Amino acid sequence: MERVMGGGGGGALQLVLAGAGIWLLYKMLVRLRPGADLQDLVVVITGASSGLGKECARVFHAAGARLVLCGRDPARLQQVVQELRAGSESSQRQTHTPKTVTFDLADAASVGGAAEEILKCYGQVDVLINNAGISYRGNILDTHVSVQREVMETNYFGPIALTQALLPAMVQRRSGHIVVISSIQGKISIPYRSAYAASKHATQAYFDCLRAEMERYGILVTVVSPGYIRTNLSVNAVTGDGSKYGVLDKTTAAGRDPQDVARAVLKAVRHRSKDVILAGAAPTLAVYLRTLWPALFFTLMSSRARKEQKPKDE
Ligand SMILES: NC(=O)C1=CN([C@@H]2O[C@H](COP(=O)(O)OP(=O)(O)OC[C@H]3O[C@@H](n4cnc5c(N)ncnc54)[C@H](OP(=O)(O)O)[C@@H]3O)[C@@H](O)[C@H]2O)C=CC1
Ligand SMILES: CCCCCCCCCCCCCCCC(=O)OCC(=O)COP(=O)(O)O
Repeated sequence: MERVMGGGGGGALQLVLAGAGIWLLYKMLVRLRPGADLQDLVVVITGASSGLGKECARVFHAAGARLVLCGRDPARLQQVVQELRAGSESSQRQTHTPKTVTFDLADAASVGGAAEEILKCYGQVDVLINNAGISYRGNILDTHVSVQREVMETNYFGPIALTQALLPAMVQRRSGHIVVISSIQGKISIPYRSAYAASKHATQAYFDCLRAEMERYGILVTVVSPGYIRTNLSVNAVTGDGSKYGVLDKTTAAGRDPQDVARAVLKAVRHRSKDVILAGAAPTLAVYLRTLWPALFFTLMSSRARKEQKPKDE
């Protein structure tokens, strides 16, 4: 009896190993696939005036997409358009001069009109990349609730309002792809980032719901969660009293090259990925630790909070 069971166990192990091998082979083949062609697709990018958004504009433009670039400053958007046009000659693809739409995501009243303007550019949207965002630095005790709202308006309510305004046209065509640039902080919360982490957690939750609801219409949803990227995010971050932080943090300066992250976003679109973490080993492990051993994760975060900063009254 024992031998029979032992034999069964060995068989099960072989089955598991074979399964793992097939899965790994499948993953490798998926990676090798060139993925969907982006030539002539209409790609809308928010926050395209700088950082990751600008690099996304570069890689999607080079891939032949018809771009609609969004931001708050028309002059900075035009500057990006000029840079892309200047670089077009070296492209092996047929490229298109990007169009621009200027609006403030934190201004709820302007988002509907902006969506109409975006749709008028090419009559359709194939890919919406919700990239624009701001970060925050501060402890909760010294943070005005108005700042919590401001970050939520820009990072959550603005992008979901834009998404919902563009969705009906996608549903009608039974086609479309919504991408959102969240953050590792959409999956774990670290001290002194309450407003930012909350907005990114809300983002993750909303777009996970959207993915499930849109599948029947053939609309794809990709949530991208990067770790630190070398951009002006920390410089542009807002503090507890609403003033600008204005500092390039060491973590940001040592972050990934935004062009590499933009290439990974393009790959995620081509491969129709659902949820992508683009971070190093420690943040990625931290995401799993938060779920598998929350008590340890919370202890680590409390110790980090004590080391990093103290509220004003201590
Ligand atoms: N840098 C990092 O370490 C990481 C960044 N991310 C995410 O990447 C995304 C891009 O940020 P990143 O490039 O790093 O930072 P940047 O500060 O360089 O870029 C932010 C962009 O968002 C736009 N933006 C900000 N507020 C608004 C608003 N109210 N309305 C419209 N547009 C707005 C800005 O445009 P303008 O000011 O011209 O209007 C700018 O183009 C963000 O969602 C961020 O959370 C995620 C993980 C790590
Ligand atoms: C068993 C081993 C477990 C190892 C886990 C150790 C825990 C390490 C904690 C790591 C925390 C990583 C935080 C990463 C934060 C991040 O990458 O955020 C990306 C951003 O959005 C950056 O925005 P910010 O404004 O904060 O610069």
